[in-house]
Amino acid sequence: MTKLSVNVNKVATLRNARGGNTPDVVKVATDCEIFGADGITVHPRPDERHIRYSDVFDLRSILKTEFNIEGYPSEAFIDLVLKVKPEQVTLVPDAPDAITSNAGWDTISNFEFLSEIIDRFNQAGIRTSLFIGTEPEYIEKAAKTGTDRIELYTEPYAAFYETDPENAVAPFVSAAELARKLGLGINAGHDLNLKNLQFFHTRIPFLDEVSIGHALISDALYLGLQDTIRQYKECLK
Ligand SMILES: CC(=O)[C@@H](O)[C@H](O)COP(=O)(O)O
Ligand SMILES: NCC(=O)COP(=O)(O)O
Repeated sequence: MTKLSVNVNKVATLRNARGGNTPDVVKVATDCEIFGADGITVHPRPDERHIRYSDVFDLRSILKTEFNIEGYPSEAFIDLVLKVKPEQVTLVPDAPDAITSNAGWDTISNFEFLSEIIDRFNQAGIRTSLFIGTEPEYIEKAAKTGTDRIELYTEPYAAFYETDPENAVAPFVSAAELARKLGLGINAGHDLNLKNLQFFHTRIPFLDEVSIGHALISDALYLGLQDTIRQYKECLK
């Protein structure tokens, strides 16, 4: 079964617009779980423009499903994750001023850096995942870092899906098959939505998890959160 982890960054963006606690990120995350989400993802950024470090602690204490914390492994981020002990940490090579994640790791140049950090998380019993593109050499090197999983960066798939779905998905199928052969678990995320998710899942049915935020929270404005989560889960059957 492919799990759906709902990324609640955008809920925090809306809350922060007014400085109060509406919408309440913790309540929305709890409701996502009640409505069928298999996990909750957050991506605290250094400027805390959406998820704050304090949200991460608040969420930890109430979540009943899998908690996935994504981010660039600065010392502050590593410290946060080791304190919170989520089920999974996803390392993302974001520059501090990145508007959103826009690339996967170069696991060859960053091999020692990543291996050392992954070892720290592994020793703490936290599952690790590396955000990565479809380049086979980066996936092969990722497997040697000791990471449990990779998360395929799906923005290029989403960008080309509407014009040429088969060619858009082809490098992801090859990358996923290679990762599976190397014994890695496979997650996917970024710009997945109700139009492109089912096709992606049909071609890579052995995905462990997708994390979806921007499109899912936007869909909820029209469909409501409960029906939105139901529809995303349908795409993963
Ligand atoms: C790693 C990834 O693709 C997502 O976490 C994405 O970066 C969401 O972050 P924002 O909500 O800040 O765009
Ligand atoms: N890891 C991807 C994620 O959490 C959400 O990305 P997006 O759906 O907001 O593009």
